[in-house]
Amino acid sequence: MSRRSVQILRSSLSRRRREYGRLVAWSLVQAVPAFLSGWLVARAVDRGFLADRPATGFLWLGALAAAYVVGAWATRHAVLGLAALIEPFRDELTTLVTEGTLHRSARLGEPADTAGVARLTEHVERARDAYGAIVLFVQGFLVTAVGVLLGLAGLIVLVALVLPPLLLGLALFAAALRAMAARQREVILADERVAGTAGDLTGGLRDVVACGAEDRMGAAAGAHVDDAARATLSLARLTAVRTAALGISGWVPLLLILVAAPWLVRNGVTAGAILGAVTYVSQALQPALQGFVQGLGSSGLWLLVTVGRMAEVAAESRPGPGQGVTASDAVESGAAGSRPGSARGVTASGPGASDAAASRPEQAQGAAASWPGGREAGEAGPSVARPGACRVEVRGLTFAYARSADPVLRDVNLLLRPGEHLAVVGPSGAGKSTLAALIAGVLEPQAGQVYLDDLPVRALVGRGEGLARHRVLIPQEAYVFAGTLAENLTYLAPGAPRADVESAVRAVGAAPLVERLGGYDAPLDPRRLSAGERQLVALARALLPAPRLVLLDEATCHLDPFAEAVAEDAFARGPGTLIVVAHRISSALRADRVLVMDGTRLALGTHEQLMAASSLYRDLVGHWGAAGAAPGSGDRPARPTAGAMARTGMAAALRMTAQRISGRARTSRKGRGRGRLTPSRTPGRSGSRRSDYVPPSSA
Ligand SMILES: Nc1ncnc2c1ncn2[C@@H]1O[C@H](COP(=O)(O)OP(=O)(O)OP(=O)(O)O)[C@@H](O)[C@H]1O
Repeated sequence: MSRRSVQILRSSLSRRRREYGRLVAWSLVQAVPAFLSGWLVARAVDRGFLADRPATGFLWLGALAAAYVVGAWATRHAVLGLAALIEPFRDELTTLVTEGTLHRSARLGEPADTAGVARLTEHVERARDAYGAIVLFVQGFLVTAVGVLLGLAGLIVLVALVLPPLLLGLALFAAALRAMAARQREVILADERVAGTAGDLTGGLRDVVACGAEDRMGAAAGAHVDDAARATLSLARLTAVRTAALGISGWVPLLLILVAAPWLVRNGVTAGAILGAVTYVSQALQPALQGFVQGLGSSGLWLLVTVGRMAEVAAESRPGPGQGVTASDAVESGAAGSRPGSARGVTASGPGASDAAASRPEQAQGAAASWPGGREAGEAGPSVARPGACRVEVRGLTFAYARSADPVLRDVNLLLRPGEHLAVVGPSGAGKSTLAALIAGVLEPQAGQVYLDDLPVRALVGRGEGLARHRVLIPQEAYVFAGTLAENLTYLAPGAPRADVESAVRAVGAAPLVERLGGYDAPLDPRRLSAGERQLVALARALLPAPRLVLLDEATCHLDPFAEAVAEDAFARGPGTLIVVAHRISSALRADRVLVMDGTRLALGTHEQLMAASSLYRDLVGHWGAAGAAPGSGDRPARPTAGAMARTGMAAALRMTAQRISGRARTSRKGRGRGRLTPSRTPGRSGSRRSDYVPPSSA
């Protein structure tokens, strides 16, 4: 960090050698009073006042006053010359942080973060001032120290009294400087965390209260504040070293001169020379030293750390190498080498995709409501790349909930093209929700990365603002808070026009609910909504920001099959890529492709491919009781209409209910959701799942 800052400072100086040379020249003139002060005082005392010639003494003192006038004149020019150094430095820093911030906004596809630029340029102003102060202090100290030592050079014994403690103090200061820089950085980072947490808490106060998480969030924020306090205390402790260094180098020489005075006098050193040495140390060396130690120890450290941090943030904001993704990257799951053929279903021109497009003409006939953005139903089928959708790439993803636990996912690779509709199925506990949370960036993988287009999803999540325009994850338990229905619906798209809200509500089939609740401005009591009604509110809300990626993690499990078909279809017709953790066969049938998860083993393909190649998928379909999906039939069934899908789902649900009553089917271990038909893992079946993947030949 500090190396980078030093580089920036040094390169800024080296680009302006001429200006710097001029500043040094003025500093030399500025040091004239320091250089002459002790000598002139010695003359005034020895040849004037102690020789009973006060007029001569005053003359020497007059010469000292003239030296100070010259010094003041030189100081004026030095300060003016300083502007030529620090203003370009300010411009360079401003460019660095502005480019970094705008790059970041551009990468995230968001409007320029002008507030961020304003915040950073405020730091730049402070950095400019600190830089100026340091150049002056360091410069001033060096010139003064050399001047004083030259002035004392006439009496080598006095140099011997001043130089050792001066060097000792400076060495102590230099030794503490590195540790102080580290502490200063901790303070700055801790302050950043406190500010970030405060911002997050303020923005999400309603959610915190709604979830009853006040204590937890308070504790989290408190921990950051404690960290900041600890870092500040630790820095303050090191500041004591700085004070000690100042004492040793500035005051010990003075004490030594006073203590040695009788011995000096006995050895022929005049009283004027001793007074001159005291003047050198107290009037020239000490103030210069104080400026140097304090300037470098506070402004200097702040500057080093802040400039380093600015450079870091600017570097983070630029696209890193390897973040670009090529369309030719293969879709694979599980063991990458063993499933080359699965890549064939990835691109729009791949067989899987074109099959899907050809065999599902009815999809456009789904629900009749129009998309909030104005697009009519059926304008874009799922196999057509959509401009508002993002490509999703999962690269080498490995995740375990604890360091010691077995990974839920291991080295998972997956590529979805923009606008694709993927259903994720698998037994309970297979990791479907975990995968959804990882793709949404809610969980951080131990290895690998998820990219939405070329952006790591975690970078988007870290950003916070505008996240809903990139991706929305709707979990099974819908979040509805006390407020009006309109507030709930526009939660992810504040200020959305009423027409869009109505359109979203119609699209997911929530219009009757709105009517029953008394309209958009009626107050909403979450406790008086059924689980399915809460899901409808959450679904309509998720449509409004028109996200580039929608993840429905059993977000329709409390809806009946017909309502589920309508809601899911609304998302399938939306602008974004769609990932649905499915809990009914109808969901899987609506998707372009299906991902079958079985622990760390995955299989990916179209419904037909999986029916042919995956015994686990066949098991699941058997459990789901999909009357319309004949296992093993070579022809892909025509994509059902919403009505047909609903009937299929309803038939499946009825069938499963009958099975459940007869005790043959199991609901999930979590037992969640009406009609939730995900089977539990059963030892009897798992043996056959080892070979469950789509072989190249079947893709
Ligand atoms: N917060 C957690 N801490 C520890 N383990 C967890 C956590 N959440 C899930 N797991 C475990 O991770 C594995 C995958 O869980 P996950 O919820 O992703 O499965 P799933 O396929 O979505 O299951 P279901 O269909 O029942 O929702 C399971 O073994 C589960 O017990």
